[in-house]
Amino acid sequence: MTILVTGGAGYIGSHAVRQLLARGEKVVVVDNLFRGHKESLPPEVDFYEVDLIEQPRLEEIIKKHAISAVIHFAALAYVGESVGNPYWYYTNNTAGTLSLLKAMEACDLKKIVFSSTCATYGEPDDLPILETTHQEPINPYGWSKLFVERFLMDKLAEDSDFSFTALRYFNVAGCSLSGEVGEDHQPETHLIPLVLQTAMGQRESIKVFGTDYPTPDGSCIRDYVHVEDLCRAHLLALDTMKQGEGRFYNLGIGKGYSVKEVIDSARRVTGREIPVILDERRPGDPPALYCNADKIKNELGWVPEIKELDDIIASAWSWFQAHPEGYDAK
Ligand SMILES: NC(=O)c1ccc[n+]([C@@H]2O[C@H](COP(=O)([O-])OP(=O)(O)OC[C@H]3O[C@@H](n4cnc5c(N)ncnc54)[C@H](O)[C@@H]3O)[C@@H](O)[C@H]2O)c1
Ligand SMILES: O=c1ccn([C@@H]2O[C@H](COP(=O)(O)OP(=O)(O)O[C@H]3O[C@H](CO)[C@@H](O)[C@H](O)[C@H]3O)[C@@H](O)[C@H]2O)c(=O)[nH]1
Repeated sequence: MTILVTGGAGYIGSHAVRQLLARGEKVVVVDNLFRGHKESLPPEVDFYEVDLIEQPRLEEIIKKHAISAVIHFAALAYVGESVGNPYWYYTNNTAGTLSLLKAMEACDLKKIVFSSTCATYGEPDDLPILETTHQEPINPYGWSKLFVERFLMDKLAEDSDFSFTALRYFNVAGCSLSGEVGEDHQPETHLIPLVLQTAMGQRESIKVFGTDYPTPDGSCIRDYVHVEDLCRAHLLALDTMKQGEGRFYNLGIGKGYSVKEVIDSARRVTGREIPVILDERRPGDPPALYCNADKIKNELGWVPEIKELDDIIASAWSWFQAHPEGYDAK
């Protein structure tokens, strides 16, 4: 099969590309490199620096490589940034995805795995979150993804040959165990990389955004899933996709850790001091998000191999130590 990976030069996409290649798939990557790294891609990948909105270019690429399925990672993905620039998020994530789907339609390409997010659930009434939990995002990022979920269902209603799997990721973390690819976001806003940069002395301290949430220690709770486990779910999704079927799955470990617990774990793993500043809440952050991932376990046989937060952080720590300046240092 030849798989088109959008956003394949990004953090999660670059890990997925390695897994696809490792099992013998041909891979074509489309990425505008706004937040991706060409250096993360191995030479056997056909790479195109193209934006999702460039529908005619996408059609050319799909036809040229006889693409059989799309894994669609390309998006802007910062909750805080989306609150300050909603137009940008709806244009890039929602309109960008519609452009991709239109290009697929023009080429009779009908299979897509879509990166959705637990941010579509907003502030759920009950935890853990099930796939049936009410979805009402509290930030534009979450809405920009929920609109795509809605469109995918409408598209399926219109075309019974279409098929999609929307994976609602919880917080993706860690780096490849081989050390080949890792996490290098510019700017970095994610908790674990920032905590590790603090451990390395690149930052003076880590801010805890909000200490008065209704959680046991007052800081936000998230469900951290290792990036390689998460990527494996995409391969399972591809292998099991059925014509005329749309599926939604939560992808998380099913256990929540607070911001303070993440920092404590990083202290254990790194053996370094990690100075903390207690700060205000960050706009758009729900207090607690963690899931029940039984549906994907039961239906697709997904089994996360790395379940302990310390192990997830240790994999990131190895990569950060080997690449203190990220990909730019190469
Ligand atoms: N990291 C997480 O914890 C997390 C959690 C839930 C969902 N997600 C979703 O997973 C996907 C990947 O996230 P990531 O953390 O790897 O982010 P990332 O920023 O590292 O990767 C996204 C990639 O998409 C590219 N891109 C963005 N907009 C594009 C466009 N219009 N055209 C072409 N390329 C474009 C970027 O250059 C980047 O390489 C995103 O869809 C994100 O919403 C991530
Ligand atoms: O310096 C920091 C950075 C983050 N946080 C907190 O740490 C938690 C995790 O934040 P972050 O790592 O930025 O992840 P999220 O905002 O939860 O968003 C990520 O996880 C979402 C799913 O929860 C995805 O949809 C997004 O794409 C992805 O960026 C949140 O409570 C933040 O407020 C801090 O306290 N200090």
